[in-house]
Amino acid sequence: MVPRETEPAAEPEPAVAADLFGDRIDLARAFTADLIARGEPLGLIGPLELPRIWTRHIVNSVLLAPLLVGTVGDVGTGAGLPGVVLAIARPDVRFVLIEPMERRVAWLEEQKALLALDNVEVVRARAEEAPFPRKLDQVTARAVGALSKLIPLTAPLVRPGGELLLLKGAAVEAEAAKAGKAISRWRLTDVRVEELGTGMATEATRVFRATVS
Ligand SMILES: C[S@@+](CC[C@H](N)C(=O)[O-])C[C@H]1O[C@@H](n2cnc3c(N)ncnc32)[C@H](O)[C@@H]1O
Repeated sequence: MVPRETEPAAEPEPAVAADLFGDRIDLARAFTADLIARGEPLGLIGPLELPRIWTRHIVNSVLLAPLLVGTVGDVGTGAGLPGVVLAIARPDVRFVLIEPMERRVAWLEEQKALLALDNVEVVRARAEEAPFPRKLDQVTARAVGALSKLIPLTAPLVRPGGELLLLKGAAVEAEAAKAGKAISRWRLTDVRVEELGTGMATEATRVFRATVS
């Protein structure tokens, strides 16, 4: 019989998490513990993510929190990244989590109830069909696709003068260079890449930020 491989251990909470979540840290801990316990069997995260669950996923997501205002859509929330994490950190902001997969929607609804996130609405839809054309103040997304595909999915949901805040990896500049057509088609202005988390005791992350006219 092939021996069953043991699960890699989950990353312990880094000190920076309490600074970033403030008095909402207990909710962040509860969400992360549930994601560690059930995320893999539910197909939300792979086992290799456990050793970097805080740094790569929870802290990476919450770094966007200071940039948010009004009503924010998160396209392709999946396990709750960044949408649930941001809704924990910013109870003063409304979130619409847009996710097409039934099992993921059930997980998000469960987390909304368990964490008493009154500022969250979960919508089962693809972004292309989401019922908020040009309505949202800002739209976020993480790990949903390259910018050339992601801009046409997200920009139509943003009100004139609102913003795209797309969490991206190290290849963001190359992706942006290939997304010129989408950037002009959707009349994005103030297009820039910002680094978040520099000078903090965590990995910095990058956000593609632009205003939709
Ligand atoms: C790789 S997962 C990333 C999930 C999460 N954002 C994260 O960072 O872990 C991509 C997610 O986008 C969702 N998705 C794919 N196409 C979509 C679309 N057109 N509209 C909305 N969500 C979509 C998938 O169902 C999936 O949950």
